Amino acid sequence: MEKDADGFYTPATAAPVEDTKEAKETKETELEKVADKKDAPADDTDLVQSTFDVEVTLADQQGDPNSPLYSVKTFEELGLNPDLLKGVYVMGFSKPSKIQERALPLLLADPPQNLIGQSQSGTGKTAAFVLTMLSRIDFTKNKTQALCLAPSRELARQIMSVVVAMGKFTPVTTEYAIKEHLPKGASRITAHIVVGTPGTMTDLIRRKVLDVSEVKVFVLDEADNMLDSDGLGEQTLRVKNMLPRSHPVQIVLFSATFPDHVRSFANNFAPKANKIELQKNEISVDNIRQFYLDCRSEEHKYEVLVSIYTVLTIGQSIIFCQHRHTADRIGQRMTAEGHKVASLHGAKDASERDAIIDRFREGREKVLITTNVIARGIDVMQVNMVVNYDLPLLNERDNWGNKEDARPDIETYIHRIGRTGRFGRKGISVNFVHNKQTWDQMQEIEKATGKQIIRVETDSVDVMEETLKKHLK
Ligand SMILES: Nc1ncnc2c1ncn2[C@@H]1O[C@H](COP(=O)(O)OP(=O)(O)OP(=O)(O)O)[C@@H](O)[C@H]1O
Repeated sequence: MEKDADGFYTPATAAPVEDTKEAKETKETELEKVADKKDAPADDTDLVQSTFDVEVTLADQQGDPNSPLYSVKTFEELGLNPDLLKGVYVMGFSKPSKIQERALPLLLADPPQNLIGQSQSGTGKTAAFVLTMLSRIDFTKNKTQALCLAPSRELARQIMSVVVAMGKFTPVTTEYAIKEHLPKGASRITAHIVVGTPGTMTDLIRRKVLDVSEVKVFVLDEADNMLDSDGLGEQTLRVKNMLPRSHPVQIVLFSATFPDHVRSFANNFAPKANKIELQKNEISVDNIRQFYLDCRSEEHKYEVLVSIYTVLTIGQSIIFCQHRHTADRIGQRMTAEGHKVASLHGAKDASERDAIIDRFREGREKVLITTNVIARGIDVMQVNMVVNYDLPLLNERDNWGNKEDARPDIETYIHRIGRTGRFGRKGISVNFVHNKQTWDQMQEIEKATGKQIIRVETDSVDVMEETLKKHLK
């Protein structure tokens, strides 16, 4: 198995499964998390502790038929093999979520069928596709049988940690297809499951390091992004075109969003797929409260951000900027002024990126300043606040190639705010607006998502802090 998977479900410290009592297992897993964090600095204790409280509300939500976490079934009833059931319980999952309950029977049916699945951020899509991959592997063969693509190395590493944790009681072997991971000159991958990003995956298949002749399952996480021609569409299609034609390959697409312009492409990519889709008005979860801070200028945005630093560190927070240089600039400035923050974006070295996101997962960094690189999929339970320092924008260009007044990128907004409020937890998102253009953009986001964005006064730091804090607890 991979050694450098993030390790936040470290198999070595997992408690044995003795019975299936929900309460016991939930507690066991929380204890694992505590055990995993034993080396963390003392100020992390609150973060770990708070997950105990949250589990209580979780049980309530899983019993509410209107919640995306609700299910009438148990994992036993979903047709998983006993080794995978053990993996699921060791992770502390006592009941499936709605998407898991609905998707798993379709995904595990024989003969295999394609699936396009949509469900709000943080509702458990990863487990649905990871269990599918693990269920379809023939462990007697040392051949790659499942591929999974994600838009960033951070997300690929996170998915791998779920594969490793859920497959703990199976002999599964895994390998990454991400930049600067394989030792130079590595000539052959035979791991059952390969998780990575599309460019590196294409490269490994082309160079025949990765033999895909026995691949049976092909998963795209964040599928709308992976298929979008403005995004990673071309590279993803290349991978698909290299898959075997001698036997059917089950294609599984998941995302919280499927905007109209990628829908027909998704249907062609995964022909005759079963579909699980939400109503448009259910697209974001209700447990994330949204706010905006009315700033006077770019400089005022920075001052306001600094003035709410205490709120940013109550739990953990992610601050999204439109550009890498903004993330660097505000990161450096805040650090110089004595605040502890980390910044992460695509221009940093692979090893530095890994180290930063790992520190953030461990709670050693509480404030992460970043770009859209981690807008999707990243799952850090203690993140209770997302700041849109810059609103997400579509990079629209006019016929002459000049940038026009950019329109808001609604899908990215939904994914960004979904970094908080994971699996029913409480979270807040805060948008910074500073002129007519950003105000209009925010109005468009409010209209498109159908959820109110509440104004917070910026004249008084006390009022700002009090308002935000009230919704964090
Ligand atoms: N049945 C379950 N019971 C308890 N916790 C669960 C269950 N399923 C998933 N989780 C937890 O919920 C969190 C969110 O799950 P996951 O990351 O799969 O969400 P997602 O739907 O893929 O979100 P996104 O759209 O942001 O990628 C994870 O921490 C995961 O461990």
